[in-house]
Amino acid sequence: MRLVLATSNKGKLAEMRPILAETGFDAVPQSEFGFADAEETGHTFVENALLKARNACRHTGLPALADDSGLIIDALDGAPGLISAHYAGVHGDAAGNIAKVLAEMAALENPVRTARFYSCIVLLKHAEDPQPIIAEGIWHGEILPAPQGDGGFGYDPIFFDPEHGCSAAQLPTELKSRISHRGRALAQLREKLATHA
Ligand SMILES: O=c1nc[nH]c2c1ncn2[C@H]1C[C@H](O)[C@@H](COP(=O)(O)OP(=O)(O)OP(=O)(O)O)O1
Ligand SMILES: [Mg+2]
Repeated sequence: MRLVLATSNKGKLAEMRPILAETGFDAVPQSEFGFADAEETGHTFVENALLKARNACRHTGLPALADDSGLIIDALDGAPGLISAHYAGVHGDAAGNIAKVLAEMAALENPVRTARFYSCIVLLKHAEDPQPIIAEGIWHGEILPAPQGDGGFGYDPIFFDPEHGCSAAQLPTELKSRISHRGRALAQLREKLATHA
């Protein structure tokens, strides 16, 4: 099935396209259609994922899949959370976002370092689809005191994966997408599709 991958994030595209291809989807990045990104005005990840997918359906007439995700840090009461993409003010400023998180963690005395990435993925068959398929995934880890590695995107250099003993930015893309929040959400989506049909 041909669908629009409703994201402007190149890191997400690189992670999701191969997995979607395995699942039998010809996922075309929304940049190939040239419409504007949806405004992410939702109060929850699922609302924002729906807004992004619906925007893509409206502009293309095709089914669309969107991810809305973020980093949730326990010591910061869940920040950066929903505003992970522009925590430091500028959308997609990974270095600025990381610097802000590290400064806030450094201001705390002996903070717990636990955190998690969360991903909500929505698949809409068309803009008015009343029955979206919704999947989610969580990746538990810890916030490092300083960045490590230069792979991945976003907060990957400060997210430590206890299972592999390195940062998300030090994992090969293929491994990251197998264990990540987004990889898990995509696996759940695949299961739901298999039982839905
Ligand atoms: O695996 C990840 N590794 C590192 N950082 C991550 C990851 N997953 C989400 N994040 C952070 C950065 C991203 O910018 C934000 C999501 O914000 P979010 O609005 O869903 O994505 P976005 O604005 O970058 O692209 P788009 O909305 O076009 O899909 O959370
Ligand atoms: Mg966004």
